[in-house]
Amino acid sequence: MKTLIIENIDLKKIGELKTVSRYFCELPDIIALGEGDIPGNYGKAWQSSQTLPPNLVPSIVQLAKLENYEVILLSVSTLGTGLAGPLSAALSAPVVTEVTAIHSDMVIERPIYGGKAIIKQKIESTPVVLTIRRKYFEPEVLEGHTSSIPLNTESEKVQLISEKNEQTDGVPLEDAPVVVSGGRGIGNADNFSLLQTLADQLNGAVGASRGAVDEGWASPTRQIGQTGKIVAPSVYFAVGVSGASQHLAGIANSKCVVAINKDEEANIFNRARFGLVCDYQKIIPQLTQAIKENR
Ligand SMILES: Cc1cc2nc3c(=O)[nH]c(=O)nc-3n(C[C@H](O)[C@H](O)[C@H](O)COP(=O)(O)OP(=O)(O)OC[C@H]3O[C@@H](n4cnc5c(N)ncnc54)[C@H](O)[C@@H]3O)c2cc1C
Repeated sequence: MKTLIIENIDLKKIGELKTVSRYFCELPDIIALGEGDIPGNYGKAWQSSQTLPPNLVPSIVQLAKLENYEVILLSVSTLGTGLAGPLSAALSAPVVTEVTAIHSDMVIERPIYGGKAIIKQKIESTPVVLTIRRKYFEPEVLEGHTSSIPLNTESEKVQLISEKNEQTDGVPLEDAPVVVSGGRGIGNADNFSLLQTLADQLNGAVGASRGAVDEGWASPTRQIGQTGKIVAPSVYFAVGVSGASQHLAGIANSKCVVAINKDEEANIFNRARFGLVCDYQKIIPQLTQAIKENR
């Protein structure tokens, strides 16, 4: 099937979409956004420094019609989500969002009800627009580069006035191998420093539940869950987090969940591989010290 990847120039993001494209075709085409070489091999490649969805839509639609793409692949990201709806409308194509698995015969899986259930859907018509959840597909190792044709993006419906990058110390949350998350049970903003010390020992990042964010103890950029970030670390520590379904929706693909909660009935223990029923203030310093001594 004729497949088009649309993504920023980013090895991992493009690598994941390239893996997904293998379910549909041997060699996809790509529209790569941003500056720099396009990593990997493609049938045809277009490039644009424009990254704002409203300015990209008209030219992508024109190209998609001209090239008769059957599958358009995007990541679940600001860019992908911003493009998926307008492309679907303009191309009269169904859109399937948050895809987490693909089977033969165009059957895909995606979470529903905030991650409480997984639905299998069969795609019966093309073109189709798919947004793919990050970290569910092993990124293909991209070798070499493909030369590109400039994508003609004349219309400037939206202008970027300024950009403020999120300030993160250390590893970005989404890429961290270990995430230590705090919930309302942490009690106050200062106590998050205990979690930061543990995360630092493990080369990890600190996340938060919405409970903690609503209290003003953690930045909204740290929120994990249905309305926050989706993470999939090797180890996820949920500290003073009750385990509401909206929080669990953000950690569904985490490999090992360690829950620390003083309430043995807390729902987080249903998701955890390891659970500690105790006051986190007693265990976190000890755990941090033990890791320090055993490094
Ligand atoms: C539309 C919608 C979207 C939402 N999106 C999100 C989302 O993206 N992410 C998210 O997280 N939530 C989200 N929520 C909110 C969610 O429903 C919960 O309210 C929230 O996750 C609760 O946060 P919490 O677990 O930190 O707090 P609580 O539910 O108050 O739990 C605190 C936990 O800390 C434990 N505790 C207390 N003291 C200690 C201690 N000293 N040591 C150890 N444990 C202790 C308690 O036993 C309790 O289990 C959403 C809700 C809605 C309606």
